[in-house]
Amino acid sequence: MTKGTQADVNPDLKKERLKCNFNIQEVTFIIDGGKDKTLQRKKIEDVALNIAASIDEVPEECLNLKERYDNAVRKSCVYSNIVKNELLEITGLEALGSPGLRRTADAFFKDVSPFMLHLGMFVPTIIGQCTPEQQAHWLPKALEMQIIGAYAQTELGHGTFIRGLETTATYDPATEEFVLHSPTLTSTKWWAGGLGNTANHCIVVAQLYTKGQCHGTHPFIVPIRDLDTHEPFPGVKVGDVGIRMGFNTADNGFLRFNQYRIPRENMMMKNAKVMKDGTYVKVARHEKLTYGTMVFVRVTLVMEAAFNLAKAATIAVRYSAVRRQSQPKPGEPEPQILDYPTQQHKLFICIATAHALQLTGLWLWRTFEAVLADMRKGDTDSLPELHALSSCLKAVSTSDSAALIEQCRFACGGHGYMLSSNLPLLYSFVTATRTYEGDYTVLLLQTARFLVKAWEQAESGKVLTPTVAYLACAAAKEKVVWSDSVDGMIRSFQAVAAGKIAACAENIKRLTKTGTSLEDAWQLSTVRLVAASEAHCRAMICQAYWHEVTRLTASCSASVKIVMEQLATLYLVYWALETTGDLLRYSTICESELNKLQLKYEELLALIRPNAVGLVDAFDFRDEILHSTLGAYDGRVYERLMEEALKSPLNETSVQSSFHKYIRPLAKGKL
Ligand SMILES: CC(C)(COP(=O)(O)OP(=O)(O)OC[C@H]1O[C@@H](n2cnc3c(N)ncnc32)[C@H](O)[C@@H]1OP(=O)(O)O)[C@@H](O)C(=O)NCCC(=O)NCCSC(=O)CCCC(=O)O
Ligand SMILES: Cc1cc2nc3c(=O)[nH]c(=O)nc-3n(C[C@H](O)[C@H](O)[C@H](O)COP(=O)(O)OP(=O)(O)OC[C@H]3O[C@@H](n4cnc5c(N)ncnc54)[C@H](O)[C@@H]3O)c2cc1C
Repeated sequence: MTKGTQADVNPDLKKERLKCNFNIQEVTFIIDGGKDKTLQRKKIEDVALNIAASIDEVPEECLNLKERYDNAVRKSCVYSNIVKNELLEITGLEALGSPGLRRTADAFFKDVSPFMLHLGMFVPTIIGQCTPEQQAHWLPKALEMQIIGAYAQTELGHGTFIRGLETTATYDPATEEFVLHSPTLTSTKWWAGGLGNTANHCIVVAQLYTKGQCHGTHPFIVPIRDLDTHEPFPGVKVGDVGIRMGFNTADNGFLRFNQYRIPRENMMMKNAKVMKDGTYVKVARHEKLTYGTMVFVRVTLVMEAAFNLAKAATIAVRYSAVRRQSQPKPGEPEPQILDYPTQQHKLFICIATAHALQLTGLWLWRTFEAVLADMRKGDTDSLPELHALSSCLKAVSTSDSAALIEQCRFACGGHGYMLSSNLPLLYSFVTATRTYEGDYTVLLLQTARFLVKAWEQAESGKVLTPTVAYLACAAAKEKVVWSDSVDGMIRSFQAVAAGKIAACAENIKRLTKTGTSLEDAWQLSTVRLVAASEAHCRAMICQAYWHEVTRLTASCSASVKIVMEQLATLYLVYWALETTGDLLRYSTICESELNKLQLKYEELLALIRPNAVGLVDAFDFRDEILHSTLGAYDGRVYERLMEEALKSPLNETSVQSSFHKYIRPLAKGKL
């Protein structure tokens, strides 16, 4: 946080900070995952942000496309040197991809680094898909940035349906090489971040053929450019996919192969091998272990969603404390817009959702580590549950945070539309996360497969895994008795999820009994399956969020416990009101209880109001990371808007050359 002197701070923000009745630092510790994590984060921010302060002379958005790319590469090189030489010294290698380290990157890039996928997917895939010998060969080179990698799975024709990928890797035992080939236009690799102009290596997911037989998709490490000249190798055609809604400095690329050869050792062989003579050997105990990097990234995306939403909430809440508008009471001063209950309704759910996703994300991360530890011992039993869990949480967290970031922009009126508010860039970044690493609908349908099976197990009295254990009680199929206690609300959300899952299972059964194939019955039920999956996910977030708040505030000061519980209750009540129709269907809630719930919601908004600025201060974003004229700690909103406007290249001269070239001749009838 760049606090400056108190004298510089906007007087309204100053007053807000005096109103705050809880210890901000305690909340920061909870959000970061502990005091030690906060201290470490601050330490690495101090190192990295000193350098970031002077990294841009001209605002990124004022550069043309090529300049922006070159500038992003320059900054990526500076940043990766800092990570390699200084930050990892402090954190250790295990912090790669951790939220603390991740935050510092935002001080360097308003948009996305072309190196993001190198550390985000290339390195994790080497760790997850290579044998120890292969890791020893590739990992040091990748960590030292001697090679730069991308992750090329998606093709022009297929992204979701991995089994439908068309790129082939055909083994040639005569030379002990794989021949990579792109047989059609639609087989062109498309979208991989960092691939267009930056990467010299890339992980390619291709259909493996050996001894004339196809063994499905497998990952390969493929050198695509000469390390010295950076020219693409013969047989490789690579380039940029064109201008995008966001991610314009991420260097998303395309790639085609023409009978391009790589050594046998470049197949990533942890889960399956091809021997010298071409014999295919399956090593993995689970069919889908080659999808491991995607599961890892989906797990990290939940906290990424929380992080970006927290940024947007910080910007919009601080701005709403500074901004005054309208005159509801004649003769009185214009109120801060944060005093309008409708503004509180827009914004407090953003703070609560950022908490819910962050705490659920930390819990998911611990679950992921536990499953990984089991898998190292050869036990893959909990992988289906992790896949179901990470799929729906990735879908709902990215979708909610994208929608709420846009809501923050609306909450800032016209100024929210300025790029310098940083809300448009945040939105363009987060809305992509709803699609990449598995589209929203597709991932909810993956979870639905797990849920329908779990329902069948519940009906036949079998033991259920922890995240669906609630289905065992619901198998009785009676309406749950409504109560507006926290436990009561969570039980009702679970009853809604169970009721929806049961309805899907019954629909599929009904259709198959009347002669519809199972596949068609599934398709005909997908609208409700998506809804059931979302309801399950929402119930899970509510439960995990409340559980974590209770656990983490057990030893906190009373005021912190109160404010954290108010926010968590707000989250639950908000979703109860949003899903009234479902509650009427699956619980005993009635009109008078709904009215009571609405009142409770409005009371919570009023209770949270004095702490709103304190709560966003607790996210502890330094100005260098927020990049926002509207959200800086000192609230000098109007001064910053003017300062940024004056940096526009259109303000360099008072008359533009186009006036003399076009407008004047037009006026004179000479054009
Ligand atoms: C949709 C599916 C899951 C379908 O896969 P499939 O092989 O056709 O499987 P299916 O027949 O539907 O199901 C068969 C079975 O496989 C299971 N399964 C599927 N995925 C996993 C997994 N990861 N772990 C564990 N199990 C998995 C399913 O649950 C099914 O199990 P079941 O038969 O029901 O017991 C898959 O194709 C997929 O994951 N698609 C999404 C593609 C994706 O996420 N691409 C990411 C590209 S990289 C990227 O976007 C990077 C951006 C990052 C950035 O820029 O920062
Ligand atoms: C910014 C960005 C960065 C990316 N980076 C990478 C990268 O680094 N590497 C990489 O390999 N890929 C990358 N991708 C690709 C990304 O992973 C895919 O775009 C994503 O998985 C969605 O696949 P798709 O584009 O094929 O969408 P499609 O599957 O074609 O989806 C289109 C629509 O069809 C629906 N649909 C598809 N299948 C089904 C189904 N079975 N049932 C119901 N509905 C369905 C979807 O819900 C969606 O509404 C990136 C994408 C973006 C936008």
